[in-house]
Amino acid sequence: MLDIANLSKCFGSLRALDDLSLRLGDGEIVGFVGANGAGKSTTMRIVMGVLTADAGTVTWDGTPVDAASRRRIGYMPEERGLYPKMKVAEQLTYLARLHGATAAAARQASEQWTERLDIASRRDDEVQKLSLGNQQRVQLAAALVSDPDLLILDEPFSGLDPVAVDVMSQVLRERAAAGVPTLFSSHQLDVVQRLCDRVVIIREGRLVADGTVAELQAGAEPRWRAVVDVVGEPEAAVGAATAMLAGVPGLGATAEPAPAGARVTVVAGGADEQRLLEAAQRLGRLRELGPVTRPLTEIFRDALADPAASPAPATAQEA
Ligand SMILES: Nc1ncnc2c1ncn2[C@@H]1O[C@H](COP(=O)(O)OP(=O)(O)OP(=O)(O)O)[C@@H](O)[C@H]1O
Repeated sequence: MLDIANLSKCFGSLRALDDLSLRLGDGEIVGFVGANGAGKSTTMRIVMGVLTADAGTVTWDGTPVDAASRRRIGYMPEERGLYPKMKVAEQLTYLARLHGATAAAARQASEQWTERLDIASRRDDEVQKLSLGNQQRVQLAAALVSDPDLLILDEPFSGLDPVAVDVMSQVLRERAAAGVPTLFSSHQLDVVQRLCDRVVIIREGRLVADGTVAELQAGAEPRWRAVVDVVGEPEAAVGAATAMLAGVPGLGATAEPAPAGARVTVVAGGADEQRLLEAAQRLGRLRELGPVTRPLTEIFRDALADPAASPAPATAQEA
């Protein structure tokens, strides 16, 4: 387990990290989410020893992370780190050797990952001659060639086409199944939602939420949706629904023409759906009533954007 505990880091008067803690269990894929400047890269750089924390610790299986243990980590830095004039295969072989692989194993890993990430035909090209997306694939291969026990990836999906996103997601799932955990930052919330076992959200260097996708969804404000067939014009039906439910949080109503009049969809927030049910029955013929599951992208956006609207940290881990 990687245990990042109580990290704080200031750059001059700017507090980039403020008592930030998070853990990464064996085989877990954890998405690290936060607005630009929230502190994701700073956290990863501290784990990798590129920066020193003002306070806090980083341990792996109970031992402070040091230069030797970092050789077992596959790291993709935000600033990237390829040699532009070196050929793809040469570079990957060299990086695997730096992590302690034998010459034969390094060559084999270079071949394996260029194949897997669909850049085999570019093995003899200089990195600088590749498109940005293909350079990104080489960068991913660079994090994987040493067969690491832990992956720390700063925005690994940025710039990848959808096929490469799928391949990389599959690679991370396979590594996870073999017990290798991944911490990755991303602004691609749909990918985070699809891929992660757990999501850590930070804002201004502080933890906002830490939980599984299901926990984050369960912690969000409940919302309800009713669909009602009404006799009359759509606009009038929307007006009637809005008047009946005045004061209910998160109220929204839309209507479209239907054979017998209008079909109205009403969405309302709050813990109790009874008021929506009663209003729907008074309006017309109730066709559907049920909870609305908010997409994670919406939950993330609320947590990232509005400090007052964010829930208290929902922590899935023991204290
Ligand atoms: N070397 C540095 N010197 C001064 N300020 C820095 C330095 N590195 C980071 N910062 C500041 O620390 C804060 C956190 O930056 P960081 O790069 O960790 O954010 P991030 O969450 O990775 O953002 P992004 O999503 O844009 O990559 C920012 O305000 C940034 O300007």
